[in-house]
Amino acid sequence: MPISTNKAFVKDRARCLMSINEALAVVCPAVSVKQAIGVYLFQNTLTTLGTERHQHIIEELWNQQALSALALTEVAHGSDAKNMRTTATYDQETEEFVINTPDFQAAKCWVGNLGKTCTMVLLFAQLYTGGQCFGLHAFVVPVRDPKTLLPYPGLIIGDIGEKIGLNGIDNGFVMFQNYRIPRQNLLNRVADVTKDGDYESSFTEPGKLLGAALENLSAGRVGIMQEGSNNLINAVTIAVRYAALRTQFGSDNGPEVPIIEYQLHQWRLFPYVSAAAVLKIFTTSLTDDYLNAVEMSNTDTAIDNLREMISEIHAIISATKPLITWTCLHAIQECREACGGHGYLKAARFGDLRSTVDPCVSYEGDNNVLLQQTSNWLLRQWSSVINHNTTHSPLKTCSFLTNCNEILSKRFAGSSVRHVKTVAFVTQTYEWLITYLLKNTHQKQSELLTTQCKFTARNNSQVYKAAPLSKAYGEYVALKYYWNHINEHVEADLRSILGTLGLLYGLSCLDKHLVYLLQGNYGNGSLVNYIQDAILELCNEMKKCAVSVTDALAPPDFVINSVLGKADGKLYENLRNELFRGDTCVPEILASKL
Ligand SMILES: Cc1cc2nc3c(=O)[nH]c(=O)nc-3n(C[C@H](O)[C@H](O)[C@H](O)COP(=O)(O)OP(=O)(O)OC[C@H]3O[C@@H](n4cnc5c(N)ncnc54)[C@H](O)[C@@H]3O)c2cc1C
Repeated sequence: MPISTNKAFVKDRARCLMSINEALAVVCPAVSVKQAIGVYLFQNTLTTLGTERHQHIIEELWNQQALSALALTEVAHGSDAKNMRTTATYDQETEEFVINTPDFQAAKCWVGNLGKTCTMVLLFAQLYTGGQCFGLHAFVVPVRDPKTLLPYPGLIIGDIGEKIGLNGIDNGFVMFQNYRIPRQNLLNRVADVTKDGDYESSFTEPGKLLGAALENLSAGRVGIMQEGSNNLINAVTIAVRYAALRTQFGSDNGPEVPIIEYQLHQWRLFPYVSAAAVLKIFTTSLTDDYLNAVEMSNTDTAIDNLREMISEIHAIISATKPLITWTCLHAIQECREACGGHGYLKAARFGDLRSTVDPCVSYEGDNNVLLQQTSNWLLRQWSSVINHNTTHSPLKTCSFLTNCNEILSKRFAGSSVRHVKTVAFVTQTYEWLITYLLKNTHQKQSELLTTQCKFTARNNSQVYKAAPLSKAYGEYVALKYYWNHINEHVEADLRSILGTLGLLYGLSCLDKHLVYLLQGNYGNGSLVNYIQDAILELCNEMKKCAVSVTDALAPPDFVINSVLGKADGKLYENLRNELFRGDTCVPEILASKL
């Protein structure tokens, strides 16, 4: 296992750890989460926010002498990290930080691994020195004796109890009472406190420091996106295999029809199959860009646009972590229903998948809150376009905005379904939609700002404006990466089916935004008809290859682990074996009465 902290290996190490975590997550999610927060996240944070004086802890983690946890959330504050109330006050006499939890509402909670097992936590607390508060900072805090796993005096630690799922993780809470740690336990790469209690930071604004600290969570979000796209593949594989084998009804005295033949069933499942292909390829490509940015930020030479690139990647992840986790969660429910009653069997796997994916929409950044970070970034790009006719988009995910006037003047001019079944149509329509929603969001906020403060104006321009804007941007970016990948890396004979999948995904997503296309006069009722007809045509085209597509995406049976989704096609034989594995004997007491 690579533990080197050499800067040259940052990208390779991160990729290696991500791959291990990704593989583990589809087989045993709780173990993967335990390892991710117990080792990887901590190591990542120590490498990026800590300095040489913290590197020995990484050795301890890899030598299994320590297990860590990340303690950010408090009972009364989660998304609103700035208002967290745990304090770390510098004591110049002893050269220590004294940690305190003012009351129960400030107890750190939901902390994975803390309930029973971790020996140290990465604690986020408000740093005080010389009577002044310098905002949230990260500290390494030993909490348990590694030999006995008993908590140290000065701590109240507990397990938060049974959860809806992921009970393999011991999520815990902790309260600190004048708990002392050495000054050196502050992660001091960007800010430090000297022996004499002077605060020194390379950031002038405390908000930026918090941003740098929390930016480390991006790795976790990318991990969630990888897990989400894999779980989406698992769900659609089970439902498509089942749909191909399950028959219900038939015309008059004709043979029974496999449910995959029903248009309604195709329309329920195939857009999720296409989402699985698009989002898997997107996540893999984005991970490359993310790791390149991580590597660049770890080199000593100045790199043009690096800060802008990191901001853009943050905006992309803030839109697409919600996109993937919500798509996955909704797909699991649809796939469960698509397998009827048998889908409700535990052995069908949908229950486990659902309870694993469910918290992903809340942790590592609540989805609705993350979307606001994307729209804030897009609004900054809009200001830049208005004032300087430029964008800060090195990855070119919104560089089209510099043509905003031309884009907004465009109207759909097609006259048949054929005209919407093209990559150009989907791309141009998304560019119009994003520009339209961005302009509207900016306008709405400007109007509100005449009577409301910035905070209120932002809050009152989310629904129908900023939130759909971020969602549309996330879908557009995912498709952009997908099509780039197909054009650059895929052999010609595969392009046809991948093209169909991309179009079906794009049009199915646009289907949900039709109201804005009509509202902004981009098209009329005919456009709606063309998009709907195109989706049905593409579903019909996909019918003949849906099983092959899911076979190509699917992991081995032991990973999918579903009685309904085995690759051998022996649905009823497998189901019979599963049912007969249970207690099938008639109890003696009943047998005598039969
Ligand atoms: C299984 C699991 C494991 C976890 N592990 C950890 C861990 O290891 N360490 C850790 O520190 N934390 C952990 N958490 C906590 C997690 O990070 C938080 O739940 C998450 O950050 C959201 O915060 P919250 O629960 O306080 O929700 P809140 O921030 O209170 O949000 C509640 C609701 O209000 C909405 N909302 C909030 N602000 C706004 C706004 N401005 N506008 C509109 N709507 C808004 C949100 O969208 C959300 O729906 C874990 C949580 C779970 C479920």
